[in-house]
Amino acid sequence: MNRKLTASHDNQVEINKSDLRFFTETIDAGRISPLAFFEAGNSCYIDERFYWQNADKTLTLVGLGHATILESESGKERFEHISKEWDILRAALIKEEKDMEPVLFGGFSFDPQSRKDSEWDAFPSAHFVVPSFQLTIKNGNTTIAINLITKNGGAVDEFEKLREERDRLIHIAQVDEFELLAKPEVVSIEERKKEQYLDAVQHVTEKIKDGDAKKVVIARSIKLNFEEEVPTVTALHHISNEQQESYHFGLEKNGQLFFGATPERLIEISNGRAYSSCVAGSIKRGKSAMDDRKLGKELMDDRKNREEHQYVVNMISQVFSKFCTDISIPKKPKLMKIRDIQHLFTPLEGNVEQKTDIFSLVEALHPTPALGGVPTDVSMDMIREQEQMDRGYYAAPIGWTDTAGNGEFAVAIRSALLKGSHAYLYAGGGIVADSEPEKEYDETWVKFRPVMRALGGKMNG
Ligand SMILES: C=C(O[C@H]1C=CC=C(C(=O)O)[C@@H]1O)C(=O)O
Ligand SMILES: [Mg+2]
Repeated sequence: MNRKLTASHDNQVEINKSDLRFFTETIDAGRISPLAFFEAGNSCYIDERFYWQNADKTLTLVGLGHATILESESGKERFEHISKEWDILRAALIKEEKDMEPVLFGGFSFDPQSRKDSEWDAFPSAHFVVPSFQLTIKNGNTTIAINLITKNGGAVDEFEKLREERDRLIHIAQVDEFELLAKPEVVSIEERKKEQYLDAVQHVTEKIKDGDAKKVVIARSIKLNFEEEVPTVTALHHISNEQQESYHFGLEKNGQLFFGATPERLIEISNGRAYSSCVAGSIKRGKSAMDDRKLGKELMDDRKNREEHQYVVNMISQVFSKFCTDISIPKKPKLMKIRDIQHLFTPLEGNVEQKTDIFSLVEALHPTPALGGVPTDVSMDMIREQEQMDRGYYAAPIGWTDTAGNGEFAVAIRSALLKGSHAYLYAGGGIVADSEPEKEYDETWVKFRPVMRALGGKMNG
């Protein structure tokens, strides 16, 4: 017992000049449901939990408690701040061969400059955590790690307490049967600033016709009010079922949960290869298989949607040509069919140098024209001026990186902020010269669907 901690103590002088230490210890956890583990955190870790599952279901992460928090309130420099702090922590890591890589999980706000008095006041422009307890399900194997970051001695005692706590959490997760949670009761739905949204789309379309920009994504928000407070695990449970072909994420902070089911990958780095995906251009699903194919073909042939999509491909290709070699970019988009919607989809990949930091790619890619526009700076100014809301973490990068430099960030769309007995849902669409406000408005309703359904809201059609 405590072999690793004792060993590190002996090596103290060699390992690090500072007294910062980052210990990790992993055990196999057998079969354990990730949401049951999340729920076990109800005892002591409310507000200190996160949940992540990638779209192809090869990785699930649950974090309980905070070994440390990294935050930034700055604008442009926030990516670098987080990256530098993470580098310092990584350098202090002490782990044995069999231990998994500890993760840093969190997100950025869409636009630090557009801070307004809003529902997002608890979320800084970057918020990341290293969990005290990290459940990882990778390719079917479940492990639980303890992470401990310390600046002074006493780690051995502290670690022993964490081991007891870990065993207690595993016990709760295994023994307390995870019951199927009913969907919440919605008492009312408020459309926030619908008229301003329609005017904004009209205005931006005219600006684009005048040549001021080529594309601008305009979003809006609706608010759901519930009979009772909605437990965070209820929201996560239902969103995972409502739109399976997606990234599922949840991040708790100050009594709130930011969560969603997004189909859009921003960047993944895995063993020196980088992957991104352009997802932009949309049409609804058909009522029959034939109808669905017809709609899919219509989307593939539609000039307006192809234009929306191509701007994203161009931008991500440019970023990849700067950071990567051996790049692959398909010439034509494919269809991505998810439960409520079909999108145009182009996957990109390339090799990155081993030392390439995922945060520099996140910074270079955010916002892609799937959420911002073209040119980026003009479209960001138009969004600030026209949207009259704070996007908060909606449409922004959310994800993880590990101590080995691998990681993945998704674009947090199809998402909502849950605050007790209220939820704020967000959706937008790419505006180009041929856009029509009513059609864009309808498209946002389709995009609200997965979160609406997960939260018990009734949808037409
Ligand atoms: C802005 C959103 O979607 C983006 C991603 C895919 C398709 C989009 C579109 O067709 O407009 C948007 O660019 C959203 O879901 O809120
Ligand atoms: Mg669109």
